[in-house]
Amino acid sequence: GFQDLQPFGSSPCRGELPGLLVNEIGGIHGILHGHVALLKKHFYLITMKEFLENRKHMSKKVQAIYLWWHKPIIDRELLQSLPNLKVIANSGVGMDHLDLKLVASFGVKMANAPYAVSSSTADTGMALLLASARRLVEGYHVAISPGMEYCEADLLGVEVTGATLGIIGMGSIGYKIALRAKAFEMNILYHNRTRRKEQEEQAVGATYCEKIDSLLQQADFVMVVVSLTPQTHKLIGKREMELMKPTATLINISRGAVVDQEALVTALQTGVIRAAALDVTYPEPLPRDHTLLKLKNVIITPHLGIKTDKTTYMITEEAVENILAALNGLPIPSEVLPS
Ligand SMILES: O=C(O)C(=O)CO
Repeated sequence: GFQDLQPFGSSPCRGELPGLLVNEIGGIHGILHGHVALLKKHFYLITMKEFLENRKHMSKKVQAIYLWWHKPIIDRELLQSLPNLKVIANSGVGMDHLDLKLVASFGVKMANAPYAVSSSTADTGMALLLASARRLVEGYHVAISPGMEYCEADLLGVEVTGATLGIIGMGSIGYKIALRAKAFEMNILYHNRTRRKEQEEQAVGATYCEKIDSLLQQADFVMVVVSLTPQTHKLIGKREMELMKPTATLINISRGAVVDQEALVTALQTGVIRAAALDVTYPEPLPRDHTLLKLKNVIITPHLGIKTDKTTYMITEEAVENILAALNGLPIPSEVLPS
């Protein structure tokens, strides 16, 4: 379009582009510099700092918000101060940090980014599964300990090939995990609110378990991939861990609060389950003295599920697509409705 013909990004009619509020550019909670050109092509970017410095002028300009790592925080006060806000796009799939009903009550649409995140998050799930099965982190510590004889290191792991994987939550990420697990010759069970089509099940060789309990009893690896909602809060608690095999490993790449963390600590300390690999905890980060950080049979990563250069860029592309659809009154490809 017309914007593409403008040399060097900042076009003369920049002010006429719809205003997009972002927390900041760069920094811990800021959108990445590499994404700015794409955003500026379609929007007039307003950072929270600029907004707060010139609230009266800026508040009318904002038509959309792009949330990056849950920032800016969306509360009633912010929503009330943005009369022209139409849509909030989230830089990820999980929407548990947003009060969906509150946002919807302002007539503001919401979107997430399920397509962009699915491959890299599935990769993270498999990476944690493999690392835990084969004790890679413990092995790394042996390798960097001076003078440690390799044969003295007791690093017998568990076999992945032929093992049973239970996937809880068969959305776009869960399905990509199944695809990957198939290549590792795993037996795949899954539980989901709605059963997948038969062809989809067959394509990855996955068997549906209507009851989570039967999945838990059979699986050697349990991978948690559901979104956090009131229904999934502490879905995996003491009872569920006790149903699991003592040789089983729990992998969580969804949200920390889907697993009862106190129960998990006990289960890991008392051999109720073999090990856990967690990309998510509560809180994040865990306090330095948290027991989970001291157990040998736990791997923890700092919520890096989506963190690749390609995926983060695709997230911004998906957000742009969703926002433009909303501003043009078209169906929003990844609209999220309050339940
Ligand atoms: O996509 C998500 O929900 C993530 O956790 C990444 O931020």
